[in-house]
Formats: sequence, structure tokens, C-alpha cells
Amino acid sequence: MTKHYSLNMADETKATDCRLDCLLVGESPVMQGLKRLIATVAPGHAPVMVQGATGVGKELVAQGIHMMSGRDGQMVAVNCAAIPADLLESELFGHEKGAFTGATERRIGRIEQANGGTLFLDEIGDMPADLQAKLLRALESRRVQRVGGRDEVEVNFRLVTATHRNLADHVKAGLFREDLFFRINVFPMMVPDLNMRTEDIPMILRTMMLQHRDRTDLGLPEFTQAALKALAAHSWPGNVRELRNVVDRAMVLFAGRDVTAEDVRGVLLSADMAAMNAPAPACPERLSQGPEGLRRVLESEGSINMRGYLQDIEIRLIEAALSVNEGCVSHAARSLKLQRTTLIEKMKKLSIDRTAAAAA
Ligand SMILES: Nc1ncnc2c1ncn2[C@@H]1O[C@H](COP(=O)(O)OP(=O)(O)OP(=O)(O)O)[C@@H](O)[C@H]1O
Repeated sequence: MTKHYSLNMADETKATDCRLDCLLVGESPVMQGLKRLIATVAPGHAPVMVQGATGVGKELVAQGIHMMSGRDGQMVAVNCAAIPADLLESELFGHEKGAFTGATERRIGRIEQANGGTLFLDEIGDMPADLQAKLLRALESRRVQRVGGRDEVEVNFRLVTATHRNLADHVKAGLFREDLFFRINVFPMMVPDLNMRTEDIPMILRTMMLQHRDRTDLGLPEFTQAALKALAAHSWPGNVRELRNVVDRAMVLFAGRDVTAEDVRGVLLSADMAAMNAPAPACPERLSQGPEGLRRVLESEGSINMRGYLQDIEIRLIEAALSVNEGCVSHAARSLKLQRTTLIEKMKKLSIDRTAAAAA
């Protein structure tokens, strides 16, 4: 199993740089540990491999390493999965004029552009086998040969790679060269999923909103405590990128307004964007007034977002059942006359946290 380096939390001598705090927002113990590791490793030359799921902030970590490295050159980023395999070689290594049809000019490759700086190869696991061999040679000789060129050019760059794959498994499956894997995996760094550091959500949310405050004259959205709890209970499959989407939606839909837990679950986290156009649901209490009350709501508001109402009622019933049954899912299911598995599925879908609901 790959060992991920971590530093002792009590190591006060490795205080993180405030520039890193502005770049990589979050003060959870895991993020503090990661930032201390970046600050320690950055000034050296050893390759770093950043691992983590999609949207966790791997590219930001690479930027942090470059920023703290003290290198004069630029950071050059290449996404190996985004460039067609037959173009990747010339993108990375450059080409001489006339090297192939269409090569009308000499082109300096991304590796040469990173000279004196940092080369960030994102999705390194998607690099074709022949290029893996060529990259290994370049890393070992510190020289590159442009496509169609005869001479080699000396280069001095710091390599940072990133992958969302388990590259060790890729090596075992014969899909990634073992020698290259060991060459680039000197400092593995793992960026944790957002749901492992939910205490960072309010701070990231606030920072992102402040970054875009000029987008609205109406003021920033105000997330209530319950709304923050609903965000913390979400599973965040898209990690911080998904949180950025939530902020973008909130800035448009809730500028200068309070954002409630219902807004978070029903609108901001809803994959169904149609729900965003529906009128905001009124309190479900008003729906319990009987047919006359319902008619009044319809008359005064013109329409009712039925799905939103029903979902609100479902959430409230489940939260109440969990609260009454002190968080015991089996007992809560029985009191709602549901199968335990059905209740668990609903809780997942509606982002209801058992412990939070029990404590409410
Ligand atoms: N700790 C953080 N603080 C502030 N913003 C963050 C943080 N982590 C990630 N982001 C933001 O989330 C988005 C995704 O981050 P990034 O592109 O670095 O993720 P990634 O892991 O490289 O994604 P992918 O796997 O898709 O390449 C970006 O908009 C980035 O600015």
C-alpha cells in the first residue's frame, strides 16, 4: 500500500504560510497537515504525486507547491486526458519545423516552457505507454528531444503529477510503467474528499462568495445554521468543484436573502435544475390546513411546487422520526411504516444526517 506522508500536528515549527491559506482554504486538521506538508516539500526538487478524487483541489495543491518552491519560472499545466494521444507528444516535447505534415513552425513544448519552474501533469494515468517511456528518459537525463529534432535540449523543471486513479493498481494491471511510477511517486500527497472535512465548508463557501461579490448589487446570500448543517450532511461526490457550483447558484438565486436548509436541499443541491424555476415552497404547515387552506394557498400564490412540498414533508417526517427514536434508523423506519432499507435510501437521497436529526 502506498504510504502517504503526513506531519505531526503538534509540529509548530512548520507553520503554514498565509499565502497557502488564501489559496487552499480550510483549517480542518487534514488540510492543516496537507498545507504543512506542501510547505516542507515545496523547496526541494523531488517529484510530487497528488492523489484524490475529482474536484478535491489537486491542481490547487500543485499551484501551492509551485508558489512555495521559490522557483523563478512559471507553472505549466498539461491535462494528459484532455489532449488526443497523437498530439500529446508534440504538446509536451515540442517539434521542429517540418517534423510532420502541418508542422510549419518550430514549436517549443510544454516541458521546455516549464524550464526553471514547475511542470504539472494532470491525469498522468492516462498518458500513453510510448510517452511514458519518453517522459522517464527526460526525467532521468534532464534533457528533451523535440519531435523531428536531432539535438537534445537541457531542461530543469520540478515535476508535479496528479491522478484520480489508483496508479499502483494501474501498474499491477500493466497499464502504467512501474519504473516511471517509482520515479514520479517520491512524495505522494493525498487530498481528502470534501465529506471528510465538512468543517471547512462554511469557510470555503464564504471565501468563494466574497471572491464574486461584485457579481451582485443585492448583497451576499446568508446561509442559516440549518442550511450549513444541510450542506455538511451532503455526500459531495463532486467535492469542492460541486461546492463552487452551489455558490454560483446561490449568488444568483439568493442574492441578499437568507438561504434555508430547504433551499439547500430542494434548490441548491438539486440535480433537477427545473426545480430552480419553480416558486419557492411555502411552509408545509399551511398545506395541513385542509382543502380550503390549500385553495387559499393556490389562489394567493398562483401555483404550488408540489414536488418541493412533498419533499419538505418527507424530510420533516423522517427527521422527526429519527429525533423521537434517538437516531435509531430501524426504530424510525418502523414508526414511519417503512422498510429500513427504504428509509436509508431516502435519507441518502435527501441528505439527512442521522446524528444531526437525532440531536435536533
Ligand atoms: N481548499 C480549497 N479552497 C478553495 N477553493 C478550492 C479548494 N479546493 C478546490 N477548490 C476549487 O474547486 C475547484 C476544483 O479544484 P481543482 O481543479 O484544483 O480540483 P482537481 O482535484 O484538480 O479536479 P480534477 O480531478 O477534476 O482535475 C476549483 O475551482 C478550485 O479553485
